[in-house]
Amino acid sequence: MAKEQSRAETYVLAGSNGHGDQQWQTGVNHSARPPPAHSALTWRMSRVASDVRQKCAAYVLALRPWSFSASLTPVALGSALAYKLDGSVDLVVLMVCAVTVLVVHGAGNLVNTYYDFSKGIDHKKSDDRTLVDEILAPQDVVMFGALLYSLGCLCVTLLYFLSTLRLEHLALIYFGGLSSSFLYTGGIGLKYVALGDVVILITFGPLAVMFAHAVQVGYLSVLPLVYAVPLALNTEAILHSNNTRDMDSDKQAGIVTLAILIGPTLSYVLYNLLIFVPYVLFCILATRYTISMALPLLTLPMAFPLERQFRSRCYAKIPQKTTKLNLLMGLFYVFGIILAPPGSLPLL
Ligand SMILES: CC(C)=CCC/C(C)=C/CC/C(C)=C/CC/C(C)=C/COP(=O)(O)OP(=O)(O)O
Ligand SMILES: Cc1cc(O)c2ccccc2c1O
Repeated sequence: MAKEQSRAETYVLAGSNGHGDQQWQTGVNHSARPPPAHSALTWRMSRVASDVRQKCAAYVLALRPWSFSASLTPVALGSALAYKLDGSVDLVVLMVCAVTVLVVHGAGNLVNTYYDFSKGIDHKKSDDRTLVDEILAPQDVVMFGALLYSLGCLCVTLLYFLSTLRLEHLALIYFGGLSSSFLYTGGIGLKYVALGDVVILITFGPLAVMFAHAVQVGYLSVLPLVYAVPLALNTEAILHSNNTRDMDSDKQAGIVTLAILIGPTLSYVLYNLLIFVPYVLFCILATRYTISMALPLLTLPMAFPLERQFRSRCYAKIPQKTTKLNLLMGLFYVFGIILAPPGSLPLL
């Protein structure tokens, strides 16, 4: 009964949003009993509308959209490399490719939510509390994940018709990405046996960049693999900082991550390598080939405070801040490639 009452209260408050119904804006629970006559229908409709809104918001949150830049920058990079080679990009192919990668990434995040919850890894203080706080039911997450994987398959079928890439090559990269996104926490659960970092390094780097490049140019090449390196290292820094922050709770849950294996001191060394090696590569590219490759160096002022925070073991906000750095560094890298004079960069 108390539960019914608080549910009714939620509906009353949510129903007042945007409906301009003054009677419902007081925040007072007029009980689950609807008001008389004409407003009964309005009340019912606003209840349904607010239910739908809340559910949609819960689904969007479960995807953890803050992390999507990590899969969009490799798509931009692969397409920029194709642009440098061919002098043009197919915008429709670019859009469908971006949706495919986003959808597979989102599905991977949902699989991660489901398995981390079933294995008791996520808790009240976790980043991802979709299931812990009962915002969605496990079955909702499973269904949504299946829906996204199906949507991904639909998108890749569309790409088959839009691109000249051979079916076996398209399937190889796509199903490589799809299996990685599932196996990260599903099946063998690569994340739980300290292999999560390798999965992230490969999928968010060479694999996604190669996918975006191949669907544009119509063939596989080593070029995107080489150019993916700085971005992949920086993206792995997001996961590594996440795993360093969660080291104690992960240990308690009985899983093994690279951060747990190497401990806090070496984790700090590794984080620095992941953050600063890309800048060394940009310096080499800028001095030996073309100055536009110095553009990502503009993000260095964001990197130094992260190093300091990691050193003082204030991990709480580092993953989100590293994600911001990753987005900006990735965008500057892409602009640097687009602005490079023809023939000035290796292999391009
Ligand atoms: C090439 C194609 C077609 C697709 C590639 C698409 C991508 C990038 C897929 C990667 C999917 C993947 C591995 C998702 C997992 C994402 C991830 C790192 C989740 C976070 O895991 P936790 O380490 O548990 O972090 P939390 O503690 O925040 O839950
Ligand atoms: C949710 C989540 C969390 C992360 O720490 C990620 C790190 C790298 C790439 C993707 C990530 C992600 O999707």
